Amino acid sequence: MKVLKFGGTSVGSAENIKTLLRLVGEEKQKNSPVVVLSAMSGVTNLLTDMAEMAERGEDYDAHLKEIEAKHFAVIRSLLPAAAQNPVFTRLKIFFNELEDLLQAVANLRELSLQTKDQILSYGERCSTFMISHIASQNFGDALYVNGSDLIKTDSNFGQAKVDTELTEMLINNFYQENKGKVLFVTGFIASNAAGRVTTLGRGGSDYTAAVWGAALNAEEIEIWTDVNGMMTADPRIVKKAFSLPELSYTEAMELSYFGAKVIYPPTMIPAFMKKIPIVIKNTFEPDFAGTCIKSDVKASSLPIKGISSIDHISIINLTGSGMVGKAGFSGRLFSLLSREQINVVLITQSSSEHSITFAVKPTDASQAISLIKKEFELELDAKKLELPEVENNLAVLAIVGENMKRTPGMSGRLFSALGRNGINVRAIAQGSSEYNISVIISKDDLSKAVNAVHDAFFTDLKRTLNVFCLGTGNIGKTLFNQLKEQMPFLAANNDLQVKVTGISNTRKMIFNTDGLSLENWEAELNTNGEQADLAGFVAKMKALNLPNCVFVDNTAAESPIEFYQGIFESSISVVTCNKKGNSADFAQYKSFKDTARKFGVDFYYETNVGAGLPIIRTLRELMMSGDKVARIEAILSGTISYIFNNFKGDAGFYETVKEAQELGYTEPDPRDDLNGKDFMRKMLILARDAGYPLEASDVKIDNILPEACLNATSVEDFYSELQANAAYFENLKNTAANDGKVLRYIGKLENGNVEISLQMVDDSHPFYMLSGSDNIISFTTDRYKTRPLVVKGPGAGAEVTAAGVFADIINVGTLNK
Ligand SMILES: NC(=O)C1=CN([C@@H]2O[C@H](COP(=O)(O)OP(=O)(O)OC[C@H]3O[C@@H](n4cnc5c(N)ncnc54)[C@H](O)[C@@H]3O)[C@@H](O)[C@H]2O)C=CC1
Ligand SMILES: N[C@@H](CC=O)C(=O)O
Ligand code: NA
Repeated sequence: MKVLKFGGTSVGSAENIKTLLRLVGEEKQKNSPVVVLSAMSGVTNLLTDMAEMAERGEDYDAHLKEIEAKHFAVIRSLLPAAAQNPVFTRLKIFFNELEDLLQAVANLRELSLQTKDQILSYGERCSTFMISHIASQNFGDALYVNGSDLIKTDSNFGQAKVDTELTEMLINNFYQENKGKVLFVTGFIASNAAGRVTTLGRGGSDYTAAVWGAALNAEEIEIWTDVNGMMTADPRIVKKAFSLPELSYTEAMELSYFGAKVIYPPTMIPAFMKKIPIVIKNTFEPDFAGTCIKSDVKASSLPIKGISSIDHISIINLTGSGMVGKAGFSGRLFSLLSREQINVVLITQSSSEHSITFAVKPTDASQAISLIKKEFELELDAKKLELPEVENNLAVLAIVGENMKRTPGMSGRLFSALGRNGINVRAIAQGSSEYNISVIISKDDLSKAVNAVHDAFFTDLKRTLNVFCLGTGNIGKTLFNQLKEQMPFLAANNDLQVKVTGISNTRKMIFNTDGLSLENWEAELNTNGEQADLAGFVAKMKALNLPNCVFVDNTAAESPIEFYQGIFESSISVVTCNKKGNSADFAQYKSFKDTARKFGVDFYYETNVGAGLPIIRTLRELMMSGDKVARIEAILSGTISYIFNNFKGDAGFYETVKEAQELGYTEPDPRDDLNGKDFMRKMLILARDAGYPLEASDVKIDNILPEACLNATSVEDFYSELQANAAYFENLKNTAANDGKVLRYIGKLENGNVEISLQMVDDSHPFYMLSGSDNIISFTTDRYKTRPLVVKGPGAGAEVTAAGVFADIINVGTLNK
């Protein structure tokens, strides 16, 4: 025999009640169940409000009408006209009694807990009577049971304690007398020895179900609710949360302790004591298996079962020498709080015993403080105890699961996920059962924390990266195309979900925490975007406080650079193809690196040198493994490489530069390529990464342009000057060609000196054979002494650059995680 309990939403409308009756009918085919019902959704709140309104002398009539209407609508819709009368009559009697009670409260202006329980009882009585009657029309043998007669409690109105022995006897007798009938039992309500109605407190209907289940040794207790069982986290916070098929009683207790509203832990104790399985099912998806809570759970591969949280908590810190070695101190403290019904959510104590921190509901904090001041007056006067301090606006996050027991690395994983996301932990507690590790953090960080921790533990799910992109030009656009193409591959092979959460260019910016569409981001940005504002973009990115964020700078502007520092300090990684950050002051370059390291985030800029070619990471790996760079020789301007590889025969210099620009090799301002500045930036970045604290002014640059071109004040002027100086470039070309040589613009780093020079090289030179926008770099190091390590390939162009940015983003998402 099963006990089926249906909550407020499951009895909340005619439609849902039909489903309920179908489910009960199906169960009846096997064995007549006991069905425990809650009040219709919203009714208990209305009754509470009405009681309080009556106490204040306010008019509660509208509420009463609302409750009536809710029930009557169901009766009209689910019963044939001829069968409606007895239900209307009975409900009207209930409502008259209720009105009399409310009138009495209004007259006396006094609402005792006892009267309140009596008032609240009408919620369950109305819903249960009505539904049992509809059921008897459907399948007969349905009996309305006022459960308050059978569950006997003490007189602690509002939260009465059950007299188990007497209750079990009464339930058993009643059940025997009514065998074969489907019993529809009011949840939540009980009565004391004198027969006065009491209520069972929060989650009371679940408790009723557990009490009945335990009394009758039911084979199972099914809790029918409006969600798919217990989930790995609150699905309103974590979109990826999923339902757990099985949980042990302890896990369910721990999970629901902090938050999971699905069931309220104490209600399970009677079932727990008798090892009766509790199955949580969804009335709106009855075929879904739900969650089974039982004692013999199968071994699970999940490292933890879930993450629970409470988003409002305060902590109280007590410090002082008076606590050290005083055996009775915490006993006195916590029995004081318990006596005054202050629920202590979590406790930590330093091993020096010099301080105790405990968490309470914010509404209990000030009472707790005054109680402590009173209780420990002597210690406070004698300065053996400091005045207690309260911290508000905090939240608790707890990871729960029996698999944590004796598994090293669990807390490491938790804290590194929190640390990487810049979440400060205020207090920590681990139960010695090792089923639960709880941390107290700022309330503002809770959503980010739960998501980051969920990602860190449920690694079979896709890890989400929230990407904020600045720049929608040549590189930015191409990156979006590549991301769009590769999304399915990433999801399948890297378990990575890349969400472009924000986009800005100089005109517009737009955000979407579900991820912007990469199909039509441009139209979206132009039509729905707001006016761009760089500071606003960065501020919004920080304020969203999402986990695993990456800021991507695909601009050539200086303005974004000043935000990098603050972005790192907000624990957000930076990926940039913009060379201006790393090639400004050395102090700033150093500070970026130090800050990123300090905050445990990544700073990737592979495309600063040689576009997507693996140059920066090659150098980084050489340096990290202790190698020393003796010399670097390189061609690192894709534009100039292209020009020198194509400026031959009849090709004109001006036309070749134009081509390079059209092919997307040049900087937004091509003068930066031709005047050597772009190359200088790359050499400077390499030198710095190789350990030389150089400034831009330390790099010697051979100029390849005539004075007039260098002095051009606009790109247009610049191109005119290139045309006007055609003869100069022809001469350069011919001089080289006449000697059987080619022009090469080559950078060199040696002994901490950097220079970039124009050279004419013959076919004996390793840099002779290049084509297209090729870059080439050769590293001579302690380990690559006789033959250098060489990287060569296309070093400019939108595809290869965007690919490099893409790879950096993926590395943030996957490396060392
Ligand atoms: N073209 C190539 O082969 C390579 C380019 N790069 C770098 O890529 C970067 C981007 O180059 P392109 O895409 O060609 O430039 P682009 O001029 O086509 O696009 C720049 C984008 O940045 C946006 N932008 C500029 N300032 C902004 C601000 N303050 N706030 C928001 N958005 C802003 C612009 O609106 C535009 O959408 C440059 O830093 C360049 O050095 C790096 C390696 C290779
Ligand atoms: N404009 C640059 C592009 C890569 O950084 C170049 O020509 O090399
Ligand atoms: Na590179």
